[in-house]
Amino acid sequence: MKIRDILAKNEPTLSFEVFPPKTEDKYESVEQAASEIAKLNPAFMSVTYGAGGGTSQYTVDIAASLKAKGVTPLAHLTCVSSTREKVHSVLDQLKAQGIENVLALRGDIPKDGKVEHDYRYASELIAEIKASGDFCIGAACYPEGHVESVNKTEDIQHLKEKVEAGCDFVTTQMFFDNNILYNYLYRVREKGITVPVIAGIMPVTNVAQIKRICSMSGTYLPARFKAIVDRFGDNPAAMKQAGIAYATEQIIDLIANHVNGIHVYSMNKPDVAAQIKNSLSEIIR
Ligand SMILES: NC(=O)C1=CN([C@@H]2O[C@H](COP(=O)(O)OP(=O)(O)OC[C@H]3O[C@@H](n4cnc5c(N)ncnc54)[C@H](O)[C@@H]3O)[C@@H](O)[C@H]2O)C=CC1
Ligand SMILES: Nc1nc(=O)c2c([nH]1)NC[C@@H]1CN(c3ccc(C(=O)N[C@@H](CCC(=O)O)C(=O)O)cc3)CN21
Repeated sequence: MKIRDILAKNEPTLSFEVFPPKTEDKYESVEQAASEIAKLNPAFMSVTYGAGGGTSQYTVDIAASLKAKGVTPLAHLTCVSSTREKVHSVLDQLKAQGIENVLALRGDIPKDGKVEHDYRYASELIAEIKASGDFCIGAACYPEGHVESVNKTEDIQHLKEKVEAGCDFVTTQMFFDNNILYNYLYRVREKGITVPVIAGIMPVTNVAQIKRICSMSGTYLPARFKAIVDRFGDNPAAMKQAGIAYATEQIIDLIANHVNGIHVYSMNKPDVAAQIKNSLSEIIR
């Protein structure tokens, strides 16, 4: 099923993200985690794309196995480290597996700085996917502005280019203060961007993760969140419980404010996904 058709129902939806293994020996355990999460019957599940594209086969394989389990897959595809030939080979594989949804990303610049030069921005990839078949295309957006962009106004202009290139919906970078999303939505709509915006929520379950997220994206941490980390950061079980509760509260507030699409960065953790799902059993059906 195409995600745009799922979102068009305008009802609250819960979806989860998994990341593929980096090496073959981890494939079974990732597939197992993904199928546990699939049992929660999410609206769809996204599968990230390994930096550099060396593990693109795993993205396609995990997405195909989710589809076989009856869950709508969303396969990520990044272009900064890819040649045009590689992109088309992945698109052909997705088509062959009947995978209809692609999250078109530029992708993180690899640590060694090695990039290909066929694509510079996600908008270029979106236009090409659009011309290559009947895909439903998603893209990323940044409520706090993307780390590399000059300011939020320019970042929203670039989002508009992605929508004009043909993307059907966007998912947000994680955020820990819902007011940031509400302000962003106001600005995005004011610029005439009308596609559904799915809120990306990261249940933070350990301190190492917070550091990584902040260095990845410079995400603002509200005082309320910092207090939790200060108090529970050195108690892994308590930190996990508090992180799940924080994410769940964020989701309830979002739905109360009519943000219907909720995407959880569940990081291959079925127990985290299940706790969130169960706490929302009367809120998201
Ligand atoms: N895997 C995921 O779900 C997510 C991944 N990301 C990561 O965030 C990073 C950015 O990816 P995308 O958002 O797809 O990239 P993008 O191509 O939309 O934007 C990348 C940067 O380039 C700027 N930009 C875009 N078009 C431009 C133009 N024509 N001229 C000048 N600057 C321009 C943007 O403002 C931004 O700072 C990647 O590292 C991506 O993997 C972010 C959110 C979600
Ligand atoms: N810049 C950026 N790149 C992404 O790939 C990305 C985002 N932002 N934001 C939205 C989601 C969240 N993603 C994430 C978030 C955290 C990790 C992370 O902490 N990775 C660890 C491994 C964690 C584990 O094994 O449990 C790492 O060391 O790579 C990875 C992807 C993928 N997406």
